[in-house]
Amino acid sequence: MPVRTLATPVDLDTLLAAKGTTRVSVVIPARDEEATVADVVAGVRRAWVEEVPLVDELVVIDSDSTDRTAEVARAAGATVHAAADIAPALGPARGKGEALWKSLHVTTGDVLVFLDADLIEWGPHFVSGLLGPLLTEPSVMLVKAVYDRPLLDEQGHEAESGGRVTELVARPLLALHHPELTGLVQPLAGEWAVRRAAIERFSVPVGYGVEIAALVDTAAAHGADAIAQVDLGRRTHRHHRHDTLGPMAVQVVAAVEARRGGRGEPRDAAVLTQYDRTAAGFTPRPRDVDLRERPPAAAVDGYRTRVPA
Ligand SMILES: O=c1ccn([C@@H]2O[C@H](COP(=O)(O)OP(=O)(O)O[C@H]3O[C@H](CO)[C@@H](O)[C@H](O)[C@H]3O)[C@@H](O)[C@H]2O)c(=O)[nH]1
Ligand SMILES: O=C(O)[C@H](O)COP(=O)(O)O
Repeated sequence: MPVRTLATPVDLDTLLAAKGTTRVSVVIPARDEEATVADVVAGVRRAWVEEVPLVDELVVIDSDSTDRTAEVARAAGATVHAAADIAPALGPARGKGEALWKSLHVTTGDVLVFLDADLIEWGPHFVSGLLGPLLTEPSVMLVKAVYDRPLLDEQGHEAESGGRVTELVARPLLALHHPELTGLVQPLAGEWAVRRAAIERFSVPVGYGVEIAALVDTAAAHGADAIAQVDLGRRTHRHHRHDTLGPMAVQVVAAVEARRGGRGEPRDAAVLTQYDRTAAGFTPRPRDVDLRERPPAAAVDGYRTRVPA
């Protein structure tokens, strides 16, 4: 397997020495995460801004939240940008990938660490762990988290292993089309780190295809051995209902399809139809799924003046 796995974290002194003048940005995309985002921000800030100078920039991208996400994230110590306010001339889009892509335009890190905002069990070692291979091995471009990820029931009890889209969609797709990436234990993990020099050259799906796209694009541009993974222990998060995972699955499949070349035009949208039983029988509930992709950030007018090469 070309994907390298680190079970032992790089020790802190080595990490800080290796960091040198490399700028590190932590980016947390958040849509309606007022319940958990402050804990993630405050944990990163305390450990890696106040106690140890590992993180230069701590940013939350507020992804069209309708709750108090922005307010509580700011109070916890993050710089908060609304995704919709970043480069508005590029036109509107909503989604997790959009939040990550927009972050490239308002951050200055040479290395970006992405963390989900809905984390329940996690720790600041997620950040140092992900940075280890990037700061110490110049050939590594992207680092993914690996962890146990139980599926919690409504009482918070451990039901079984989580990662439903991972098991039913991402892993089968990799088995069929990207055997070089099947060494990844958590291909959809929202906790990952990447060099700006790599991600700024990739197209980025606006939705949940962002993670699998970054893996496929990194392997295509730099080889699968430019991807490493680190064992971070255990992580729990807020679970979606299984029917809301359908649109996510469509976006993951579409991101892989779009990268297969010569298989037809990339599509901008799809309609996913699910069904509710009502008095009238089964009633279709069609959902529009956004499959658009943003162009490589480095090719966007004004990017270089905001973020010098
Ligand atoms: O439009 C959106 C949707 C989500 N998010 C944030 O993105 C993170 C992950 O979203 P979530 O809906 O919790 O995704 P998961 O069900 O946890 O999906 C997993 O699988 C996805 C598909 O690969 C990844 O994008 C996720 O990071 C990964 O955790 C959270 O902080 C969200 O607030 C946004 O910023 N904007
Ligand atoms: O990564 C995944 O497969 C999705 O986030 C769903 O995860 P869950 O089944 O643990 O909620």
